[in-house]
Amino acid sequence: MTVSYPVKGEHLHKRYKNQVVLNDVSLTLQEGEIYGLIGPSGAGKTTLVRILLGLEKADSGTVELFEKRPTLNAFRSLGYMAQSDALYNELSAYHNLEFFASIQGMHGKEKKQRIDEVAKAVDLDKDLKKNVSNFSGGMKRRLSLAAALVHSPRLYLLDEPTVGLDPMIRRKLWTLFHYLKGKGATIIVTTHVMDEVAQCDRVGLLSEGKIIAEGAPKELIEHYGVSSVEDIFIVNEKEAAKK
Ligand SMILES: Nc1ncnc2c1ncn2[C@@H]1O[C@H](COP(=O)(O)OP(=O)(O)OP(=O)(O)O)[C@@H](O)[C@H]1O
Repeated sequence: MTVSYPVKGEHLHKRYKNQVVLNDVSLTLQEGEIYGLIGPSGAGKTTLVRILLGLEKADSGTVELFEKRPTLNAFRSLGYMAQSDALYNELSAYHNLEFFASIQGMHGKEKKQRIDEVAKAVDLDKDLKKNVSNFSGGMKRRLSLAAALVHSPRLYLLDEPTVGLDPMIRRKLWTLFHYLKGKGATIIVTTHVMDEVAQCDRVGLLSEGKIIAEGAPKELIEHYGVSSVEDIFIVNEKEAAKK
């Protein structure tokens, strides 16, 4: 069955005490696209991702995953990589991956094979026996990504997956994202890194809880007559100041 909309959020509002964090955000992801959610620190990206996942409740608005209200089953078809690594430091990298594979219902030979595959994909196959407490920050990020990949989900929500990674590894991970997309997966990725923006099929620019622009990076650059997507934030600020 073809699912046309893996993620649909409509008219999402969220406030924490007096602070409006999301102000009428709507966003629909097409199957098999890489969607970049970009915006300055505090713009509401993580909050939006957590609401789309059902980890946080919006004050109003609706979320659909695979055209249904989010359920535990829908959650199982997601690969979520949070901004802070949710790993067990006292366990080896292998046992961490084993834990995440087991809670996704994998076992036996299939589980072992898949752990080897994802470890290779993030370049950690030689480090599987090491305790995570001995990992660098970048290694932990890569292990978190491997944990999000292990059950071959159809939808990935990756919150700043490449923070703290060196350019070579970053490039490698983007090759992996494109590979997953080629297999039909849909990916939403938050990022601050502008050269990653160009790798997305579409981007949404989030500023002060609103999506101020959305589209293919090249089209946006043309439409706004700017030299980079980043400049659209500046154009937007100037226009807001005029009002
Ligand atoms: N649980 C919470 N309680 C109160 N305020 C919160 C909570 N979670 C987020 N916020 C506030 O909401 C705003 C948006 O936070 P969010 O983490 O969504 O931003 P972000 O765009 O992901 O930022 P960054 O790029 O720095 O990760 C921030 O001002 C933050 O302090």
